[in-house]
Amino acid sequence: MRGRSTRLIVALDTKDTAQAARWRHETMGAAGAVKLGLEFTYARGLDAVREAAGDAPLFLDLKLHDIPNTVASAIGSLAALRPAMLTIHASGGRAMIAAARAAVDETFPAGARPLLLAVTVLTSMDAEALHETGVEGSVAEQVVRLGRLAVGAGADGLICSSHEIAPLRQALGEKPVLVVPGIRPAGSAVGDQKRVMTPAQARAAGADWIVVGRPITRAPDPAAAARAIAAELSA
Ligand SMILES: O=c1ccn([C@@H]2O[C@H](COP(=O)(O)O)[C@@H](O)[C@H]2O)c(=O)[nH]1
Repeated sequence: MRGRSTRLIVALDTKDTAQAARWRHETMGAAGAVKLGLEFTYARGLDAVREAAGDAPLFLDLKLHDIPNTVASAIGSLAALRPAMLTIHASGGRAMIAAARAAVDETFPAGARPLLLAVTVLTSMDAEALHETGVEGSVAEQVVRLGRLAVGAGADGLICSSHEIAPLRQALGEKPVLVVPGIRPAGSAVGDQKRVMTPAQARAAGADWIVVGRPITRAPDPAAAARAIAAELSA
């Protein structure tokens, strides 16, 4: 295990601003950041994102994927949200990632720049799903290929599953921030995720952050579920 701590991001996946704020209130402390993404943002809009996140560090997971000019312009519209992290898709290609990098640097003052994170292969995809998109080779090979491209074009870090942390570290070293969804505490429902590990396994693999949604937000007591995961990360 690397000498870095693994912190928890809670995914506030809901369309309801009050519910999102309640989950944030219940879980911050155990968690180091909250995630708001497509479900909430399409339902409530950008103004509500800041309201739901409150004072918590915001992982804004909009997974931008479009031509470079459009992605750069979209990032320019996010200044007021003061995100700590934001996401693009690595498969958008080098020019798109570089345009996103430039837009982050222009939009946000030094010291308040969000980490630019590139999604490699969604954690809901297994080898068969990846091959259906026309990609040959293993999931890990594709994650490393996209990871190299994204970091080379200016991304600060990557979204990957716990299974690809070791090959990514071997290829890219310790600097890129690795943010890892597809986390399932032992005994919890896997749902649509395919490449999963427990919080303790993700920590042992060397994740910088884990992203956990339904195992917390659908638990009878979200605060207790978040505390249990935080305890697993620091055990
Ligand atoms: O590859 C990815 C990229 C993003 N996510 C997001 O993480 C959370 C996971 O939620 P769970 O309920 O714990 O499955 C969700 O908001 C996704 O949009 C991901 O799962 N995989």
